[in-house]
Amino acid sequence: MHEDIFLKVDNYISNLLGIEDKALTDTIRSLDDEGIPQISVSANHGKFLQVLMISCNAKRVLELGTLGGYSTIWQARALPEDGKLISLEMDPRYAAVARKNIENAGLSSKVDIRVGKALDLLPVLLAENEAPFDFIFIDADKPPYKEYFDYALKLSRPGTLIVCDNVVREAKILDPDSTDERVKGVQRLNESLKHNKQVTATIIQTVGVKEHDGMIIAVVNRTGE
Ligand SMILES: C[S@@+](CC[C@H](N)C(=O)[O-])C[C@H]1O[C@@H](n2cnc3c(N)ncnc32)[C@H](O)[C@@H]1O
Ligand SMILES: [Mg+2]
Repeated sequence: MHEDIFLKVDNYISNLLGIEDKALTDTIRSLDDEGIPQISVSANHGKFLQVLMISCNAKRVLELGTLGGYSTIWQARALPEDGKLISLEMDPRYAAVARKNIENAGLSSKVDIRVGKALDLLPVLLAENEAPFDFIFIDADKPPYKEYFDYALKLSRPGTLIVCDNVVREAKILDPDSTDERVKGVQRLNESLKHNKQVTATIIQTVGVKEHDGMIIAVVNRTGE
C-alpha cells in the first residue's frame, strides 16, 4: 500500500469525525507564528482521546507535554462541567502560547498549565494529593517515558486509562541496537509492560498524517488482578 493512501484515509476520517473548529485551527497556526514545531497530535487522534476519556467517564485528567495546547483543547472539551485538566510543560514560552489558545477556546477555567520539568512537577502533584486522575496522557520527552509511566501509576486508581503517544517511531523500535535516546526510552517502557501486573496494556500502531507511529493504551487493573 502506498503512503498517500494512508494520508487520504486519515484526512477522510478527520474530515468526517475529527473536524477542527476555529480555536483548533488557530492553535495550529499559532505554532507556525511562534516558531513552535508542528508536533501536536492529529485531529483524529484528538478525537480518539475524547472517545477514550468519555468511555471511562474522565473528570480529572493529567497531560505531560502541552506544546501549544492542541491536544489539551481536545481533551478539555470532553470533560464534564466540573472537570479539570492539569498539563505539564517545560518551556515557559510554549506554556504562554498554550494558555492563550486555551483562553481562545473558552477552556481556561478547566485547565491548569504548570511550567517545569515533568520529573520535578510529578512529585509535587503526588504531595499535593492531586491524584487520582481518571485519564493520563503522556506526550512529553521520550527518554524518561518509563519513569513518567511509573508516576502515572502512582497518580492513578483502578480503571484509570494511561495513554502514551509516539511509541512506534516509524518502526525504529524494532531495532534493539538503536542509539537514539528517544527510541531507547520508548523501548524501555514498551518492554516493561510485558511483565507489569498493575495494568492491562497494548500498543496500537497508527499511520497517517503523523506517519507510522503508535500509542500505548493501558488500563490500571483492579487490586489483586
Ligand atoms: C510532542 S509535544 C506535546 C504535544 C501536545 N501534547 C499536543 O499534542 O498538542 C512535547 C512537549 O513536551 C515538552 N517537554 C519536553 N520535555 C519536557 C519535560 N522534561 N517536562 C515537561 N515537558 C517537556 C516539550 O516542550 C513539548 O512542548
Ligand atoms: Mg505526540
